[in-house]
Amino acid sequence: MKKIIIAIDGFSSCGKSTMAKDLAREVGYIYIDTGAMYRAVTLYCIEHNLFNADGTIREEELKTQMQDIHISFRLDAETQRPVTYLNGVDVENRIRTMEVSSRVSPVATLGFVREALVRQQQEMGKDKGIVMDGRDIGTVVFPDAELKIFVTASAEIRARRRYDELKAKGEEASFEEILHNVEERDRIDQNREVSPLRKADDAVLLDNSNMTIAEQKEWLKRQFDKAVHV
Ligand SMILES: Nc1ncnc2c1ncn2[C@@H]1O[C@H](COP(=O)(O)OP(=O)(O)O)[C@@H](O)[C@H]1O
Ligand SMILES: Nc1ccn([C@@H]2O[C@H](COP(=O)(O)OP(=O)(O)O)[C@@H](O)[C@H]2O)c(=O)n1
Repeated sequence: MKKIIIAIDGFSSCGKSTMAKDLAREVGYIYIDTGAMYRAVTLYCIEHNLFNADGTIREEELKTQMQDIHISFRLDAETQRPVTYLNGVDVENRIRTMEVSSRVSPVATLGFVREALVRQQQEMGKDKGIVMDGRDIGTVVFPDAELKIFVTASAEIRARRRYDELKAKGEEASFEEILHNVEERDRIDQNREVSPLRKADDAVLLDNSNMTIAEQKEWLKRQFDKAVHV
């Protein structure tokens, strides 16, 4: 069967990576979480004092240090889930904290950061057989992807899902703080100059506000089957 590229974009915390990971596992494709890459750069900035006290980024310093930032993914042998590595260190849990969530979207507005990460993402998908999720996959990274999905759900539902996830991990965060973060990231992501978040004209829209994880998984598998059989 021919191998294709599947681009899954959409708003924050709506279930993109959940459905992308499930599909990749089921059909034997590589899964790449591009949000994890922007989060890893953000963690690097936090750990290397590249944020000023007012939250702005020391752009020139980050620019010269981009060549020292190496991001990779390895499958966890036990869970078979991908784990994000930053310069050889497992940062999977640290990139999911509220601190990183609250700083990542400004980092993702920087053209030189996007250029470096998009180049790596295109390289990762050059042999196809890949499911990639993010904000600009169907519009910029792989504009010729054979299957493009754009996912959304109401902001309250997305914040509730993220709240439940963080609570299960034992991280303290209020629902209001998470809702604010989700809305703020959507605002920055949609309004940035470079590669703003938008639905590609040829993407299939999925509002999963009232869908279970199992239902959206089946829906995506049907889209995949259709795309590979044309
Ligand atoms: N349809 C759904 N119903 C309820 N919870 C969901 C659904 N899809 C995903 N989730 C949960 O919502 C949270 C955010 O999902 P995730 O896949 O990380 O979103 P994204 O990649 O879009 O940020 C996770 O805890 C996930 O388990
Ligand atoms: N392809 C991408 C992926 C993420 N991002 C940025 O990275 C942030 C974190 O992405 P993410 O996918 O981990 O976000 P969640 O929806 O999982 O919380 C987003 O809010 C965007 O600012 C981006 O600009 N382009």
